[in-house]
Amino acid sequence: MSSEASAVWNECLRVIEQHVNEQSFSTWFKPINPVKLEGTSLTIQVPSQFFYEWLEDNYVQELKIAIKTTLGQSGRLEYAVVVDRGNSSNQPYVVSFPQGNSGNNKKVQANVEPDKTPFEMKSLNAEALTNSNLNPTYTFTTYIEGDCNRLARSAGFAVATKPGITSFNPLMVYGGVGLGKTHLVQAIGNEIKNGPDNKFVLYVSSEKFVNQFMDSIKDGNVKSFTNFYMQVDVLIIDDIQFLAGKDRTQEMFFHIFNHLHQSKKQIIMTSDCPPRDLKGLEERLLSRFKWGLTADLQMPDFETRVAIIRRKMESEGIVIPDDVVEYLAYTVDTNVRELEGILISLIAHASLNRVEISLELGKTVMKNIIKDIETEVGVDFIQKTVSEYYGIALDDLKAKTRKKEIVTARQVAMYFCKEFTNHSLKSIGYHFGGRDHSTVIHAVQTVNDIMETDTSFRNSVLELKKKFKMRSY
Ligand SMILES: Nc1ncnc2c1ncn2[C@@H]1O[C@H](COP(=O)(O)OP(=O)(O)OP(=O)(O)O)[C@@H](O)[C@H]1O
Repeated sequence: MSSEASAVWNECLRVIEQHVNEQSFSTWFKPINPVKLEGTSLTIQVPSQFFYEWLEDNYVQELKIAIKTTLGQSGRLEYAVVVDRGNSSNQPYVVSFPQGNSGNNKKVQANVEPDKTPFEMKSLNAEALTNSNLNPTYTFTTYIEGDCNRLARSAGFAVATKPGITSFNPLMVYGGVGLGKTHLVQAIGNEIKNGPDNKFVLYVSSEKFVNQFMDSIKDGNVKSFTNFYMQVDVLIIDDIQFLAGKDRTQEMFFHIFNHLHQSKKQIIMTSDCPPRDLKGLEERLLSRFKWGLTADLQMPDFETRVAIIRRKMESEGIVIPDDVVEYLAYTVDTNVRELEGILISLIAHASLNRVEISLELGKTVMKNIIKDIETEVGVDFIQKTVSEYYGIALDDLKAKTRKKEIVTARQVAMYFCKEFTNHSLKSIGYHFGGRDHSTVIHAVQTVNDIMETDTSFRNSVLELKKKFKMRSY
């Protein structure tokens, strides 16, 4: 970083500070690094593509004023974006591109790192980056590990280390929408591709595979289609359920599969359900899918969701208060894509409205996004949460059952109703199968007593308490 560039940028910051609020200033301007000054052209480095787009969409005027005030009318600004390749062994590299509206319109290629190939923003898509169709940001480093994905991830890692020669061939990863199947299988692909053996890794969606096959029939070059696929060392085929009912493509895939498998080439597949539930796929294909390893992905638990959010923030170069991160992780328990989407909406909302990212804002954004979200802790919510937590039926919680584990769960639920709702003791008792207020007093007392002597019980109550607290902010 040149000292001239620093001095100019510091001056710009002084101007910008007068035009934006404190939170926006620290979120969007502090992370910027001045890189170089050439004449009246200042190059600044921003942490991510997203960050760049945000500045251009929301702070063009502020940047323009700052640069013209500091460098005069001919002053111009260029950006360099650090592309996060998600792999600690690869240094981030810098892509430069001309500014949008914040300076004048003359196109200039900033040459921040001459040894790296600069490319235009528009070409930042997976296909343009690599012949393997792999997205370089999908790596093991960026893939957060948790109980939800441990088996699949470690099998994937084993495959990446010895493609084709472990017993995990084929490797089939399945799971619901947006749970990280594509990310994981591409991480395997990237690991192999960046390894020493110069393997030909190919990622293809099943949809694309079908279309390519159809085109090859139309164009009379099925042979070259087949030959091409038979040459790969590692074939990653996403969303295999898409082949259902497409008999000719399945037939072709069957031959390619056999050839690759016999040649000890690695095959990796994803699907939205386990092989046994794949309808419309030929039996002989399904039986081959079972030769290797089938591993599922589940929805990440709370801690893993927090780690995923933090990782995403890091890659976007954005800081969000801890309570907001926890709130998001608690409330969004559908899938990871949705979690990421809500995070981005939150950042967008804060930026567009020039307000701080706070818990209050988080709740507003969530309310708009998820219609049926329950933001208050009521008796129903407590009963549902406690019964799920202890794995007992909701009806039992409200019934007269005297089984010990049910009694304890019921007492815990009453304890929380007393703590988090405005219901009277009588009303709480009423919601638990018409018990009277003394039963509720006894429940609260019992929970307090057991918590003092039984650590694991205490921990479970505290864990539940955290859930309710997040909702009742
Ligand atoms: N364990 C994880 N760590 C980090 N990011 C994750 C993780 N799991 C999912 N993601 C992120 O969530 C988003 C959705 O993941 P991905 O596209 O891989 O899901 P998918 O299961 O392939 O979805 P679909 O069913 O729609 O094909 C991606 O941005 C991905 O990076």
